[in-house]
Amino acid sequence: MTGTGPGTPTKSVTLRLLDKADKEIVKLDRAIVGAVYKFQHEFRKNPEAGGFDLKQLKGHDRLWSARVNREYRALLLRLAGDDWLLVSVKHRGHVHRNLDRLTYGINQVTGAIEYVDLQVVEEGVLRPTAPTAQAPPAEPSPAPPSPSAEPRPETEPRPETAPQSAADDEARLFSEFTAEQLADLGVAEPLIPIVLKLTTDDELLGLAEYAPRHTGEVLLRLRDGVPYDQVMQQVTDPLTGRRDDGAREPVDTDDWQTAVERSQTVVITDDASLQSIIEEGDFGRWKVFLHPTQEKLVHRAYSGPARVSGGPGTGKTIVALHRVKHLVDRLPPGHTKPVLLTTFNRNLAADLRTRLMSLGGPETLARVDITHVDQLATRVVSESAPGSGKRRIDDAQALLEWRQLLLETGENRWDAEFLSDEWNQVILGQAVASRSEYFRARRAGRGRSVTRPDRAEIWQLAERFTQRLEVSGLETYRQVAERAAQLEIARRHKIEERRKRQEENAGPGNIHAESGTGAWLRHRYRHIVVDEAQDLSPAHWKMLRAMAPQEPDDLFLVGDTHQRIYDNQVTLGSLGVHIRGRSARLTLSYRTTHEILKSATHLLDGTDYDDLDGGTDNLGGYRSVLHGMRPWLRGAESWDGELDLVAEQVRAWHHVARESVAVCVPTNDMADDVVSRLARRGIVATKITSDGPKGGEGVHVGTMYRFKGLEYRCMIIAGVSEGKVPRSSVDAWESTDKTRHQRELRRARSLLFVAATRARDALVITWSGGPSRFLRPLRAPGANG
Ligand SMILES: Nc1ncnc2c1ncn2[C@@H]1O[C@H](COP(=O)(O)OP(=O)(O)OP(=O)(O)O)[C@@H](O)[C@H]1O
Repeated sequence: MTGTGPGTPTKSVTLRLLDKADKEIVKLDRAIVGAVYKFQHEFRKNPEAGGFDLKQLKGHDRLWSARVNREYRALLLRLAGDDWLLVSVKHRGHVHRNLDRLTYGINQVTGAIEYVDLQVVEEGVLRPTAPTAQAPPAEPSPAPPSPSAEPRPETEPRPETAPQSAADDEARLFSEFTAEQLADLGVAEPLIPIVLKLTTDDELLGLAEYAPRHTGEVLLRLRDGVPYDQVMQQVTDPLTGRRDDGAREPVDTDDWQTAVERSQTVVITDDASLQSIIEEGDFGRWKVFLHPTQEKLVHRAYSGPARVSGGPGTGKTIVALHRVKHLVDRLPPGHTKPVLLTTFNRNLAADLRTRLMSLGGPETLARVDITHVDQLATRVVSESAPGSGKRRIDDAQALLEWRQLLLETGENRWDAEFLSDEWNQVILGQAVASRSEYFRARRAGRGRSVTRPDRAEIWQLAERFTQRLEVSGLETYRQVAERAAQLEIARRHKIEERRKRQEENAGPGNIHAESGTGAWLRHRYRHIVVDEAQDLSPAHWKMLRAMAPQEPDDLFLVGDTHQRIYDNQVTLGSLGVHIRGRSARLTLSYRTTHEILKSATHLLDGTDYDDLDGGTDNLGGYRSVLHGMRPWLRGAESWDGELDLVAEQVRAWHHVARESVAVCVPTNDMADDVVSRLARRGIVATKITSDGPKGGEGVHVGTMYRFKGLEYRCMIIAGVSEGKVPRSSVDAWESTDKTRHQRELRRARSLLFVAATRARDALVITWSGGPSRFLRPLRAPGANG
């Protein structure tokens, strides 16, 4: 030991925290949690201080106990000299009893440091944790089909030995796997005998709560009926290195130093990170414990633009935030903001700011420009032409302007939706500036075909439309984005020219290096990180691409095309954003329970989705380790009756903080109805506006669009009736424009999918009259199992 005696500070002491240790700590009494916080602060200063009474546990070469207060002791693994790992905090009466139950080591497959208190796990198995939200007023639902009852694919290995009797076998959840097979998946070895004895899902959930995270993930996946090979491929392989010949990198189970460096389940504690865990519980964990797959994406060096996709709740935003912090930590000192963090709309940008502040503090925030993408475009345009004084309008308002124009001109060959789309996607989308350019413009994927004379008519209407906006002092956000893109592209050209000139002038023997002119001209940002990438338009991408130099780590995008709710289909490659070879996918949901995920995925009903780059994406491997109640589906005779159902359900969730409960509906009027019905029942509710929840108090109520990026413990999606979801007008496209019809249906599905995946613990879906056709797959017998 390097210490010099009580009270004397030792050389740098590292105190780390093992993932899951916090789970035990936060369950202790608040006063003890406070004492742990103080303990770690003091311990880092000097572990040798007399008050800690640091003692090695009998029979354990690395395990030590230290005094937290009179009653409690911290258990610490000594990794090396003054490198300590906090693994548990226990009542002193429980520390020294039955010491054999404490096991620790380096997992021979994953290389992670693992600590298991067999007694805690066994108690967890006997007293499983209950789902956090109360069940909705019960409608009997069929028992979940046992995954093991389903036939398994051929590829799955069969157990080599059949333990126990046939009757026992049937009852045991993992009877078809051998201990070797489980160990090969990286299941913590000391737990395998217990795992092989588990007979109920509740026992399994109890075990998963305290077992090393990877063990829980593997077991729940197997229990879901995922074939062995797939679990190996999706859950274990990403954590193990592979040599060129395909064999696994061997793990040296005695090399603790390497294990510490490799192990993402171990973090260095500082006051801030421990405090965020202690004070925010599970809500604060994301700041401290990244999943190994998340961690890799955050810290990887990319040779160009990179993209992370993944289903809802898989931590894409968390990865984006950590990535921003990682990039900032690597910046040379300065006062500028070379990192841009952007997203689709204002309230999402506000949320990113709050979360980044909480992750990185003011020092990180000081180097990052956080703004939503239309605001950024507006800024660029205003810089180039200050004081234009135009009012900006969105797609919905632009559509109203088109309707008005058609009404005034008496034009009825084209409908407003078609013209608005043509203007957005083709004319603005391809920066078409003249009639002749429009004659040559590509219209692939636009569905309805148009002849040359049609194009002449449309162009004329488009010109009248722009004049109309001009005269009314209006400008659409799409126009602004397109103009901003052109301005930024022009700026990039100037930067490139200047650089070329400088290089020529700086040639050997040339002393006339350029000075002064245009020295102000630089790329706006060095790094750009984009959240909700699926909803950005081609113009946004062109603008962003031009804003950063084409260098390593320039663009980092996260998004999920299954959640696209604005009509912005893009092929990034064609816009100069080349992500090929730098794409990754997250598959583990931290937000939603397995049961809700399954239903939400059914809502998409096998529809195809793109990968932002001309290929396809899917939710293969998308999973959750959280379990809870199945979503509850319920119909009423009328909207009035449905409002009663909603109020009843909200009341039944009285034990959940009101702000953690939300009601989502298809239209604004319906949102108003819900707010007033809840008010009549004495329940405070607040509407979510474009700036987020107004006032923030009470149950949050809003239209589906407003729920993007949010999350709640309990959610009701009301009004999921045929005619409302999708809107009945959508089917009008079926006969006139099939492509458009498909697009609209896909968008409506995505909207419902986004809403359903905001729920963390409980989801209720209601309708009146007939249920939406999108609910069909959920209502099929056994669909939610
Ligand atoms: N490593 C982690 N540890 C603990 N919690 C996590 C972790 N990663 C994500 N979470 C939690 O999961 C939830 C979802 O994360 P996040 O919002 O980043 O997901 P997302 O993929 O961006 O979701 P969506 O696409 O639905 O907006 C959040 O509550 C977040 O705190």
